[in-house]
Amino acid sequence: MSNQFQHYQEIPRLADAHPKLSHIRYQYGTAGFRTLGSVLDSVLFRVGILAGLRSKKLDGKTIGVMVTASHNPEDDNGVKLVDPRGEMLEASWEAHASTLANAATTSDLIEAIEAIVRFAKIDLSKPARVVYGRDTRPSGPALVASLRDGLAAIRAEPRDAGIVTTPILHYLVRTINTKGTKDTYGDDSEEGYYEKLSGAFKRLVAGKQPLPPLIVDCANGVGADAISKISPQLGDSLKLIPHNTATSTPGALNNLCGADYVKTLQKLPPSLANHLKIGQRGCSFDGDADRLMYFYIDERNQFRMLDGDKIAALVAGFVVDLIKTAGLESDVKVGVVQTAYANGSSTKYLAERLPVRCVPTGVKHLHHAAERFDIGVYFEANGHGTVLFSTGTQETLAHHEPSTPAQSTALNHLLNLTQLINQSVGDAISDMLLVEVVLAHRLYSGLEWDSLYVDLPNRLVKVIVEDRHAFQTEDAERQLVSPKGLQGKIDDLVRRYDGGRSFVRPSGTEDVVRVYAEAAIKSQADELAFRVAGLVYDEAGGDPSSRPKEFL
Ligand SMILES: CC(=O)N[C@H]1[C@@H](OP(=O)(O)O)O[C@H](CO)[C@@H](O)[C@@H]1O
Ligand SMILES: [Mg+2]
Repeated sequence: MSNQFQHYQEIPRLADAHPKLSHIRYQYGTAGFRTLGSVLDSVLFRVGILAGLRSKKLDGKTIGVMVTASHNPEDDNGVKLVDPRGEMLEASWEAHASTLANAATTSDLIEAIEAIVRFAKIDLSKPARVVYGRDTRPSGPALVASLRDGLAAIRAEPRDAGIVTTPILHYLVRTINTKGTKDTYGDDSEEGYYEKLSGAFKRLVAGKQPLPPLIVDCANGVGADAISKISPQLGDSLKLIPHNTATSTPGALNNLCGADYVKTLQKLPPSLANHLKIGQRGCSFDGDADRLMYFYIDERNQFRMLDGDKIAALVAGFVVDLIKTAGLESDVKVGVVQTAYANGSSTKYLAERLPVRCVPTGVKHLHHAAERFDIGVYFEANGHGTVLFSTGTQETLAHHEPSTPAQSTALNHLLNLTQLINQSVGDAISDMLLVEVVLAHRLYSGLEWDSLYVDLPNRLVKVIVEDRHAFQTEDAERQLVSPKGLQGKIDDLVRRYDGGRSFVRPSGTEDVVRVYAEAAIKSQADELAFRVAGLVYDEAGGDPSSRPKEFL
């Protein structure tokens, strides 16, 4: 090691204790590193080093590390870095993460570290601080131990947040870094988070008729823990009935429950079947509690899903009305950000009322686009999203002088919303409380909320292809530019379906190509999806003998 590394003599010994598995190539993708928990030991050690370097680069600001694989099966695990404002790791550092993770030997790793230090002009004498947390997966403790070795090797000061939801880890990063400044975001503790959210919630629903109890499917994950901690603070203002709280039952995590199950299968988790009564609201979190799906059972005993698009419509409408009532319509512009997966009906409903932007899949794209609005509402259809208030808007709200009692009330509600909403990342608990606030103000049950617009039937299909990178898109992933000619064939098909829309893109998190289709009736949406899937399969040179039989 070169001279400047004289204080980091432990790196080689500790790196030797966490050797890289030679046959695996790791990639820091949309969701950080994510794969089987059993092959992540070396990755966690190296992420510890990278987090330390990132903190040094940013003058000792605290960096976050979250160990989770979200809605994935229990055997998977993963790790993501969180930047100082509680946002996702800056894109240019994703490549550094992949480089470190793939260094074959200890000496390659040291060379890679030295290269990053040179390239990013990192002053190694700066301090490094890292806060880390994990979800409830059984592989978590060992992976955290490897992470701690990485932090020790780079001499970063560690802070253990324990078992927390992903959004709480983001909250901690932001509160630690803004402590004692004018941008202070709250108390830098888990209790501070629960107090901030429950306090804002209680102020927002004060004087409103309490809503009937809400069933919460915790996906047998860390959300169960969070619900048990926030419930007492909410008291009578909102009664929560937690289900799927078996965080230590092997194999239970995300199994037949949770937000991804509900969205993907458009079904009620079987474990709730005898609990959700007609008309009653329920919601599902994913394994790390950053996604939220709502649902209810209608009069005909049918399951009705209220997904991220419905949440966006509900919340955006409420915020727009408050801005108008507060007399701020000309000062504060509200906008919505979606991806191509947003239901066409939701886009139509929203676009008739306010500006709507479509961006590529992945929270970082939505988040950045939402930052461009004074108030940006973003949700992925799968239930990940939040509302961002720009700094200017927060100042406008703080200084606005209302001229009527109605204006004053609306202004107060807006100020409380800035406290209730997690502005660094999508947050199932914060979003759930936000939805409950709107329902209480609007006097809506699930049915009235659902009636804002009628979802177009849709279908999502995965196609396994030899090389998904051969599929390239433009126009926020709505058009294929490669393979050449395929988009034209898709367009020809789509034209034959009433209300038809379909697009094809490579997944950023799985080795598949995804096909989405919607149409005016369900059988047509399915047919369109399977026809396009067939086109994609054949175009990509799929073996005719193993062509899935549902593909048309
Ligand atoms: C259709 C779909 O739901 N895609 C998901 C999924 O991305 P893919 O790139 O489609 O694999 O995982 C992402 C990370 O969790 C999430 O942001 C996104 O919405
Ligand atoms: Mg998640």
